[in-house]
Amino acid sequence: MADWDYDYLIKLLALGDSGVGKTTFLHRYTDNKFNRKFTTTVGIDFREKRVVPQPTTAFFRDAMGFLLMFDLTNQQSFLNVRSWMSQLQANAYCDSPDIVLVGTKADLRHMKDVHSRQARNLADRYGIPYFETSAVTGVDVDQAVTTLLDLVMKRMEQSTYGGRVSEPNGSPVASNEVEEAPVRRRCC
Ligand SMILES: Nc1nc2c(ncn2[C@@H]2O[C@H](COP(=O)(O)OP(=O)(O)OP(=O)(O)O)[C@@H](O)[C@H]2O)c(=O)[nH]1
Repeated sequence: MADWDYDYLIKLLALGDSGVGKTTFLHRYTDNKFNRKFTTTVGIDFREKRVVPQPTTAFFRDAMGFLLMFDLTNQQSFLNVRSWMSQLQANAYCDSPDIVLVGTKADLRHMKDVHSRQARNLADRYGIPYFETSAVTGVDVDQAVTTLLDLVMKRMEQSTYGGRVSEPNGSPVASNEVEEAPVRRRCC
């Protein structure tokens, strides 16, 4: 990525319960692949990292957009979205950060445990977009990320960032992985 020519480097943070499919989702987005083996290995790696106490507000501070994720086959992971949202709001770069709510594993229809309406209602209450995605089929993975990138870029273009992000105001929290999405824009 170092020799890429880009105008913006946008850092996104995927957060949500363990096992909702964050790594797999990001892998699908970046490489357009569903890679079960790679995902399992990384998942273990990240779980190991989490038991080591370390300040993690940097993840929130540096992220410019958030993919707030839950597993459509796991009601508890959906209920926990509220708590992830509180942590995010307490630690993000500003009071109303750019967020997209993402339901994962939409391919597992027979195991669906969260009603689409439930999730849409929650997203409406937060005033954020909602997507039901699958890393297996790829459905709406790109759309979810693109929507978030558009929100972040609009904010940047309105100079809300003023060239830098503000400092966080909360305490350290557990986080997941940060993904960097380079955005190429040619000058006119
Ligand atoms: N059927 C199906 N399985 C998925 C999908 N996304 C992820 N999985 C599976 O769900 C499991 C967990 O996925 P991960 O990407 O490791 O989840 P994670 O949120 O990164 O987990 P942690 O690293 O523990 O935080 C893996 O077995 C994946 O293969 C999906 O869209 N459909």
